[in-house]
Amino acid sequence: MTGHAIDPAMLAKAETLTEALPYLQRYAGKTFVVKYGGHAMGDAALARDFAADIVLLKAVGINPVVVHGGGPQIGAMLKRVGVESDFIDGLRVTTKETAEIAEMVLSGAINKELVGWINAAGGRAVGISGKDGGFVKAAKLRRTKKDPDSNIERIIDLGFVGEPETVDRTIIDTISASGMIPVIAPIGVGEDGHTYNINADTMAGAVAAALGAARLLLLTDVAGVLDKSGQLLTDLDPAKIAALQDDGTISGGMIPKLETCVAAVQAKVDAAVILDGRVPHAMLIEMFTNSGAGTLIHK
Ligand SMILES: Nc1ncnc2c1ncn2[C@@H]1O[C@H](COP(=O)(O)OP(=O)(O)O)[C@@H](O)[C@H]1O
Ligand SMILES: CC(=O)N[C@@H](CCC(=O)OP(=O)(O)O)C(=O)O
Repeated sequence: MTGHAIDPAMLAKAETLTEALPYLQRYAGKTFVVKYGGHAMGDAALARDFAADIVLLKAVGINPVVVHGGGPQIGAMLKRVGVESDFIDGLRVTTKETAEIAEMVLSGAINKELVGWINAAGGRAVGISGKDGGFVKAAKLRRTKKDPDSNIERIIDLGFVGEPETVDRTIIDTISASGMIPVIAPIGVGEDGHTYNINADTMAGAVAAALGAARLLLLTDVAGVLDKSGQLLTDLDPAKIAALQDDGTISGGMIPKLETCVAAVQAKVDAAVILDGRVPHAMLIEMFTNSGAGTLIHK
């Protein structure tokens, strides 16, 4: 007896699904915190793919929690209203006025746009910031930096830049348990009543730690962490990351990103991955195929 001729393209599709099976089984019921960076958000087709991937995760029994950035979009709005802003080691120096604009762009425009994309893809997204239900209590970020000439640690004042001090998971659990997808803007409120601008990677790491997430996925605009010659580093641990920081291989936005990954894996998060958000369906390739993508960070 001879078998039917099978279209190789159809067979490849079926093989992709069977390749995904062990991953689907491993991840069912687990929480994945996905940070969608402002740079990766620029392209509408990519945003649509991202939203569809998030809905797919929810549909196969994974619990996705989205945290978004919006640095370039805040920058564009500040420019429009004629407000200057600087970055120190990847963090925006934030005056009271900058914090107001950051909140407007993050909690208003971007959060609702992403909620809209996910809902259009068939999901039910609920947009919140750290202020909703008071779920993120922020504190002013205390940062010091060694002066290379004198070797003295100096205090860096970033203004209203916050770090999550406590994350109450109740509101996230309530949204997730009712079949909806939380979409979180990185804004928090302090005991002092001030609004704090929180780096989105830092926020995602704090949320992932509070939830004991299986994975923290950070989607950005590079292939992953690159070495000095531009080659992708596929596997890092805290010791290797400290060395990359000391020899200046990582700079700018990659600094808070990797600090977040280290803090997350040292908390209860199994692993963190830095992924190229410019690649369509990067998340699915990383999670459900044998190839993986980007840089994996583990303990
Ligand atoms: N070693 C490195 N490997 C990759 N990217 C790096 C490295 N060092 C610095 N970067 C910078 O970090 C950027 C990613 O951080 P960021 O701009 O904050 O992205 P996002 O908006 O996605 O959070 C890259 O575009 C790159 O310019
Ligand atoms: C303190 C700080 O730097 N906050 C960030 C918040 C947005 C962000 O982190 O967005 P991306 O992930 O797109 O970079 C900012 O003001 O740009």
